[in-house]
Amino acid sequence: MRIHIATDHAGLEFSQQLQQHLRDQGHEVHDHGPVEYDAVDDYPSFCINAAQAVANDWAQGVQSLGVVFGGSGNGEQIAANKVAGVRAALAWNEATAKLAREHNNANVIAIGARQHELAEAIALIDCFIAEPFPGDERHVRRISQMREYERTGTIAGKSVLAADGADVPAVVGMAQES
Ligand SMILES: O=C[C@H](O)[C@H](O)[C@H](O)COP(=O)(O)O
Repeated sequence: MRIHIATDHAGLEFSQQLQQHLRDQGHEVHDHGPVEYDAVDDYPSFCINAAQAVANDWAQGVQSLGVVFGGSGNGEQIAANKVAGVRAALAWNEATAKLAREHNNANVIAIGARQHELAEAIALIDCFIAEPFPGDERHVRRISQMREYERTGTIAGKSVLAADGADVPAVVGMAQES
């Protein structure tokens, strides 16, 4: 399996240990940085570069995976999810690591390096990598809806509750961030 990894200063030690662990298992590991410790470095570029590499692989039919580390994993997940085609999941236990694959076909896992011991973080990532996406119709349908929104900026569905309480179809435009 090809695996793209990125972190910031908060996860650098974890990242280095994880890379060795994954190489020992025979995975093809691509490190997107940082290469050295800098206590004031910023996670977005590292994580977006790793996520973009995953998206590029998938666009070419190679189902690689990504791992992004940070103090909490939150910013890293947010950054990775800015890349079209990426589904980054924050995992904090084995169930969420497995469900990220089983229900969401996540192609990036985000981990909070300050939230786990190294062995626990590695176990979560091993779970994530080992879990297949079974392709259940309902999960495929939901993932397709998000992909459609990503492509078009709109989503059709029952997302607005009418005044009388009945669900009505809605078309929601791309949210504007100020
Ligand atoms: O969501 C962001 C990550 O957890 C970062 O690793 C964290 O914000 C870095 O914190 P600090 O700059 O205080 O080391």
